[in-house]
Amino acid sequence: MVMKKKKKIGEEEEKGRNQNTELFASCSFSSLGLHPTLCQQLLERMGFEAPTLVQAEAIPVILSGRHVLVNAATGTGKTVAYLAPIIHLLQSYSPKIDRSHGSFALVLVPTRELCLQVYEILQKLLHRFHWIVPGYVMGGENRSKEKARLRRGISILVATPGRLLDHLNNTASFMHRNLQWIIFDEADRILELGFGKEIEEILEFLGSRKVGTSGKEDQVTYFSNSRRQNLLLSATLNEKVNHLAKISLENPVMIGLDDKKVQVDPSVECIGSIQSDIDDELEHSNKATIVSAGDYKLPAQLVQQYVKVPCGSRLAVLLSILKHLFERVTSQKVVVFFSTCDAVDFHYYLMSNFRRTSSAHSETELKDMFLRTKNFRLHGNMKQEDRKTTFQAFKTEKSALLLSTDIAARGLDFPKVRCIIQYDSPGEATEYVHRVGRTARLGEKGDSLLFLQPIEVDYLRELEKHGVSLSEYPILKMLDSLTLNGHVQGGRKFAALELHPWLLSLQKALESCMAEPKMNKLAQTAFCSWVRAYTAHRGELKRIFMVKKLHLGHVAKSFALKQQPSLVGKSFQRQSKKRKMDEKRRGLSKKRKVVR
Ligand SMILES: Nc1ncnc2c1ncn2[C@@H]1O[C@H](COP(=O)(O)OP(=O)(O)OP(=O)(O)O)[C@@H](O)[C@H]1O
Repeated sequence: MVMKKKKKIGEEEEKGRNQNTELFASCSFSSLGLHPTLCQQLLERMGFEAPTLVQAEAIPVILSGRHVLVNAATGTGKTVAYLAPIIHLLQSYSPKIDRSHGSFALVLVPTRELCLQVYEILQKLLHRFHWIVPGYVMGGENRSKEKARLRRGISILVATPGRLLDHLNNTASFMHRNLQWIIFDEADRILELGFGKEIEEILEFLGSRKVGTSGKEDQVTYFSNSRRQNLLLSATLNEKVNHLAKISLENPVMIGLDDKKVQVDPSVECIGSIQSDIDDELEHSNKATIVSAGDYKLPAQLVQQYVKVPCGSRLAVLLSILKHLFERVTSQKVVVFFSTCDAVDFHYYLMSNFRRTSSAHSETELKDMFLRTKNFRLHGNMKQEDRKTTFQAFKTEKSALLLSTDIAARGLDFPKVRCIIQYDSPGEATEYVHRVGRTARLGEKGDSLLFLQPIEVDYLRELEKHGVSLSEYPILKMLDSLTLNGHVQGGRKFAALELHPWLLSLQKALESCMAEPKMNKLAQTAFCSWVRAYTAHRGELKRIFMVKKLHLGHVAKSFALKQQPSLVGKSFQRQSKKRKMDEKRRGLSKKRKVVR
């Protein structure tokens, strides 16, 4: 027995060692050529002893001045991979740069939260380089204050695209003629959010600005535009990223692309096994192509599961799983993804007020069913201040639940998130990858769970096309283990999941909460948005997520409503009636055509 245990511990240690060698390089930050003070900051303020593999590959290349495209799995340390070499180079300039020289580096990010996150890392890294000033501009912030900060000068500026373009057009005192680096972090997301046009305008604006035309001839000009170095980082590659790479990178070095992802012509120079120089690739797509389908990079230690739940039991199953998770491990963080802001608001309010508003059960029964944890919510319709507070609070909490839209899916680094639940399906497989990427970061353990209705299980095949395969979560076994009034619920076999006594009991308690007007209103609004979002699945996915296969009464039940809200019901029914009539008409005309 003892031998067995020792063997197991030995195996785990071995596994841990292997994982470390897969993630971390065997060199030091200083051996990559970084300044000793910067290495000290990385160690003392960030706790980084050695570079990750992607950092070890990217830092020397960025130091050499080449344009770079980095494609690496989520949570592998891409942020420091580009910030560290830029800081190293900036601190070495002589004479020393100061804020009057304006911006030298521009980091473009898709969301406000990511903007703050990168800014915070910058602040830590620049602690001992006080002459290099970090700053940010982003949507939702006070423009005049930002203008004032830009006027004083920001050496490394982090920005969301829309607000940056606004300042480029309207803030005359924004000095960027010394700009040497443009970095696109989470490039695919920037483009997916529809910022493609802004990005092209930004590039054009910055590229066309001539050196020394500002009239302030006494100011030092460090670089001409020809010295600019652009860096593009993305955990997933697709055609849009390829296009951005084409228009923004010159002669780039590709980092983190393996043979599967890039088909390179043998005549193209390659550096090492995963670092391929694909000079011609972006110019001549016949020589090398980024393969958009194929395997996505996911952390090897991530445990991915799906749970098949009939629509009407979704809410009760979600709450049961959360309760189980937080009871099994009391101190942990979990993120649940929803498709709409309204759904986040409803579930947040429900989970925060469940015990107070339910009247159908005794106090002890409710105590059994209640989820005891700190809840947070995050979505794009919240006030900027609330978004900031939630973001910071969830970061520092040891045990908490975050309900969020896809706003939290990209780039955000919440430490110690143990589990990701995708309650509403992500749609595109890339989105799946980014959502699950919020856990299992840098070698840590992590679980992910995808909710699917029986009518949606074909989505698993869609994920498999990208090399993502999921195992089934043992939902019945879990429900059987839950206790109500001191009794374990399992033992009997049930014809269907939805007849499980625990779920029936919980559903009844949830529905009784709907007597409270605010809760009821939130549920109805969330129901409407959910149906709208379901109809918005794109292209191929419409085949899997088919609105006409939905039973709206069951959808209503998943919002604890006994009936589907009449208003939407009617308009939705009108729409689907119209669609059916259209289809019938089209069908008839087709038939007529065939007959002719
Ligand atoms: N060299 C290192 N040693 C230890 N921890 C590190 C190191 N580099 C980065 N980290 C930590 O790893 C985590 C992931 O880093 P980061 O957010 O930069 O990853 P990413 O690749 O940008 O992820 P995503 O694709 O999700 O944006 C962070 O918590 C960061 O502090």
